[in-house]
Amino acid sequence: MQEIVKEIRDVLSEVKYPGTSKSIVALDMVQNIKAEDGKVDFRLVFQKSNDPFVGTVRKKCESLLKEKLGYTTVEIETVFVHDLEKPLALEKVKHIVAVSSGKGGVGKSTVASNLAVALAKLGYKVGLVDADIYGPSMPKMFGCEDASPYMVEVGGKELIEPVVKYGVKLLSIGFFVDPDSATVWRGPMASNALKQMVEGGFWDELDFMLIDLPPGTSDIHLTLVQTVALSGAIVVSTPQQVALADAVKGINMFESPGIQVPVLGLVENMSWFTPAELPDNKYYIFGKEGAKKLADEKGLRLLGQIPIVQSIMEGGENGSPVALDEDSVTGQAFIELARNVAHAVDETGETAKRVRVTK
Ligand SMILES: Nc1ncnc2c1ncn2[C@@H]1O[C@H](COP(=O)(O)OP(=O)(O)OP(=O)(O)O)[C@@H](O)[C@H]1O
Repeated sequence: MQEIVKEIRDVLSEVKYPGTSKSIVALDMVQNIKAEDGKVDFRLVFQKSNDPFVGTVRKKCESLLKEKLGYTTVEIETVFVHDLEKPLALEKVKHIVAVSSGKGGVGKSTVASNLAVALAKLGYKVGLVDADIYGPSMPKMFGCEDASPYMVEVGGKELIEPVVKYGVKLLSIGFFVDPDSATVWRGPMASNALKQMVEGGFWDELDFMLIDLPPGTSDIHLTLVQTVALSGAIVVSTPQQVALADAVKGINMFESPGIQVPVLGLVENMSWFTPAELPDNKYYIFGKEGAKKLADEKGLRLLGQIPIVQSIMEGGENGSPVALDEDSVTGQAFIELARNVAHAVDETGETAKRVRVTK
């Protein structure tokens, strides 16, 4: 049977997902292959129910299997990731929080890494999952690029031992794949990678698991967001209009009827610039309080305002997040953010409970 399945997979490898050079097999879209008496059936996993290529891909698979392997009946079950996946919840993890941004380069990973360290400083047990498939930066930000997590056996299961640094348990896609090849990942593969890190990591007890999502609001985000049972999401933005417009897309995605992940609040990054030699001067180079105004408009919390400071950038570059120094002004900004996030999660959890009780 295994050989037959391999033969079928080989033939299906010739089917490329339209618009990419990747085969549907490499994209992990082909599952549950069974073949018997001239009949083959398998499952084709698409990322979203309105994928315009469902018909084309199905037809191509059918004709190739008939033509090349002589099957008379080809039955294909078409499924969509969101119908397939039950969001993962971990028994010993109290809260899973996504850190997102509508736009790239606004400092999402900087905020996620410093928030993780600041939460740990406040005494919480913290895990951080770097799911930024376009550019996993956590290994660098935590100064552990050379780490390669190993497997441990826990209760008869093989689990991945996260790297522990600065009191934070960390797993990053960057530990497992060459970042250059990660850019072509699509829905099912990306969600499998996230699933493996979340479900296959030896996290043990955590108060917070933070997930650093890739920037943007593409289909991949929908898939990732639906893979894990999130307590809430944080949206990071700079104060400029262009960034805020994308932040709105992020908020809308989380709040959409199919997703319904509570937005815990906004983080305004790069709120102002303060030169080291003039610590009391604030220069609003990206505009003043843009994210604060957006938060007010949307009825959301502003969880924190993080200034542009050279040390924040340097901390990211040299693997030593500024939040490690609680006494610095920047460290304080992240501690304040961490307090607000913890409070927001508690409050949101309480609201959810109240809603459930009254139903
Ligand atoms: N508050 C800040 N002060 C100074 N530099 C910052 C600040 N926030 C982020 N940076 C710098 O800006 C750059 C982009 O930040 P970061 O990688 O965190 O952004 P991102 O939104 O995660 O990007 P990506 O689109 O790659 O996911 C980095 O060099 C980082 O060090």
